[in-house]
Amino acid sequence: MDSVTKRYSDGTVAVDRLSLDIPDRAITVLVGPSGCGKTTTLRMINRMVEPSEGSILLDGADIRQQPVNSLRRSMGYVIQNAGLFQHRTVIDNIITVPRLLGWSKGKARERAAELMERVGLDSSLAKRYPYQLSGGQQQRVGVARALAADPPVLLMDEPFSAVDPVVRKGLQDELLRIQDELGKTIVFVTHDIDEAVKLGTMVAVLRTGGHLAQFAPPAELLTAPADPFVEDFLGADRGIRRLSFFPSDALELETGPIVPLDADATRLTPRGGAPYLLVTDADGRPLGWGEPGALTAGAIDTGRLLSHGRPFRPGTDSLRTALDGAVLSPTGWAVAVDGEGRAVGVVSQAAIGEAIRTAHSEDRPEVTAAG
Ligand SMILES: Nc1ncnc2c1ncn2[C@@H]1O[C@H](COP(=O)(O)OP(=O)(O)OP(=O)(O)O)[C@@H](O)[C@H]1O
Repeated sequence: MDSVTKRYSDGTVAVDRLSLDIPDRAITVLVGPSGCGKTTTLRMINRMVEPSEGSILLDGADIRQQPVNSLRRSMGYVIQNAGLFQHRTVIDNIITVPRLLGWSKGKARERAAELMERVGLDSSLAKRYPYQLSGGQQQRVGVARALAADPPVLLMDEPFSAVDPVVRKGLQDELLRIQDELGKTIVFVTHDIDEAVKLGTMVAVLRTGGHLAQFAPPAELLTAPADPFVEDFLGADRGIRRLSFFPSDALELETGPIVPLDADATRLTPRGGAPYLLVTDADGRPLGWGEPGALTAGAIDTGRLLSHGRPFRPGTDSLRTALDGAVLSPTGWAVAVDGEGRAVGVVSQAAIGEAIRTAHSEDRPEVTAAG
């Protein structure tokens, strides 16, 4: 988008000289308060709204040079409440664009079945009408419909705003998974900064009047907000939320304090720096923490163990998850597990704090360079 302005006929300037370089095959999120011009920006990309000034280039060519119908067919469009055709079944909604493109009914239906599976919809729902679906299911149909003709670009306008937080998280995770597989160029509008930070490869924060306040990857946004507006919009806990972008695999884990349920007396002594021992079952899965002096050799009473809290997976989970595990643990130590849930080590709050300091100091030059 090159210096794009939209002035509506009543004089409202919805978007003001917006320039954005939207990366290919990544998710770019437009976020900002109500009325800041997010929807207007999105709709200019598929020419539902025409810019007053400036130009929008797709792969280097001005989108005004393409017939509007073919432009729109190259861009899937998903909106809040899914916007499904109420008088059409799920499957007929999904095959709308392929049929417009002249696909045979058989081929289009085959594609619809494949997409239903991809977006997590049971095939038994194919013949239902939208009113017979939950809000979350309707959104999934909306996503499947938008993907039906395999467009390179996907425009999504607050697609998950109308569903409850649990369903919303599921839809977000699903979108990230689908994006991993398909690698679309997605422009996603939301007013929810947490959603923006979770989904965006790049995040554009807009302020009222359609001005770009900052355009950056989420970690950079959290580290170095461009001005007080962005900082305020990011909200509280910025430092903690930023830890989500640091991996936990550099944490030094201790294995000494891990003991099996049938441990003999020689094992039931304090080990490493931990004042407690982590007791595991026969498969090595954590059962809880116990004080060395209070455990009976060969017959540990699991009913007397302290909760081990929520474990984290090094390499998969972030420092934020590890810290959360330590903060929630009554011993102040977090438990690391492998993919099968077996304990692979324990780490103290203090060691996690040290890792956070190291990560911050290693990160600092890059942040400074990025401005
Ligand atoms: N057709 C129109 N005519 C005049 N003004 C309009 C029109 N459409 C939108 N606007 C105005 O343009 C500004 C930006 O609107 P837009 O819908 O793009 O914002 P938004 O950031 O998507 O808002 P929300 O988060 O509330 O959906 C608002 O002030 C809005 O009132």
